[in-house]
Amino acid sequence: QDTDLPNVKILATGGTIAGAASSATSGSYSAGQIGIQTMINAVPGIKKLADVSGEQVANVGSQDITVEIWLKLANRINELLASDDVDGIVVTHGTDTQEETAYFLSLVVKSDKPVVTTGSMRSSTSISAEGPLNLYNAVAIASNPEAKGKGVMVSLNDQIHAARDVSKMNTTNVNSFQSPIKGMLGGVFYGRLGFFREPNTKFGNTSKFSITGVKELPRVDIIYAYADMSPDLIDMHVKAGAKGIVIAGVGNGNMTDAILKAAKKAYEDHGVIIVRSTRAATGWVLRDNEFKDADYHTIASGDLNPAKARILLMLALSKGEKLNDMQELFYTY
Ligand SMILES: NC(=O)C[C@H](N)C(=O)O
Repeated sequence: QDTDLPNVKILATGGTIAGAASSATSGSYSAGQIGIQTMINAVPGIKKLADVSGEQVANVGSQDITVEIWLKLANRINELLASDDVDGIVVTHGTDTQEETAYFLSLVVKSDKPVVTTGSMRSSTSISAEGPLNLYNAVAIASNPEAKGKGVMVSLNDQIHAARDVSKMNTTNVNSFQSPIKGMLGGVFYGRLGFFREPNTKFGNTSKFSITGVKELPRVDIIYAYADMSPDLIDMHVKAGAKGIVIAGVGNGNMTDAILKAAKKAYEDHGVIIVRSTRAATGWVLRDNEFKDADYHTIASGDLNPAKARILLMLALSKGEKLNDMQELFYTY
């Protein structure tokens, strides 16, 4: 232990960064195979950046991340960051749902110490595996005082992104993570880093959401919109127990007239809140675009993609937020 170095805890959850294959040149592999200590040992120089230690929270492909794992992870981070002995946190995570976990954490972690999620697109046994450098950079960010107060960050491929803004934009490229609307927060190059802008939504200590005592979250489903979609889809989700529904709408959060009418009915008859997001890769969904949202009790997601809008809606419903306050939430969180 080097007491002069910052103290960084690495919480591992699995993903391709912990994945392994029988061949270094095959795209087939299994995610979540190797443990955190093996991952740390594979990063040259990591111990010069910080006093690092690892903890295994889960070991799954991030397609299998659950609300239960989110709560466990967030509670552990809050516990660790409350201690003077921990200066920053790195979370290793699969890339498929990394933006969801990062956004969830950004809303419920009650500290301004740095929290950085990272992962990789190539498994640990792949030729040119990029996981070790991503982990090295993530530890460098988490131990840098400049990274304080930036909310939860996502770092892969030499870039630093704000949890709210980032999306996985490509299925296989190492340059998959991008913040298409607002751009990246900063850059990192072999551990040297700089920030270009501030994050501009609420998170951490200014967030009104907390998971203290929370054991589960209300069910919120996502419905993908398309031409001539079946008008009974909303009903099916309401009957299955959804308390909120996010529509991955066409264009600027649009959907067929029949779905819109079903949405209105779902709120009036069952109190189910409907949020309009978009299936388009990027862009705002604004209120009152091609119709008046108030006429159908719908909420516009702003620049939150469907998966992130679902997380905000789950937390808002869990806190008992009412329809009237929802639009403000979606524009500010
Ligand atoms: N690149 C990856 O990490 C993909 C993997 N399916 C995961 O999300 O765990």
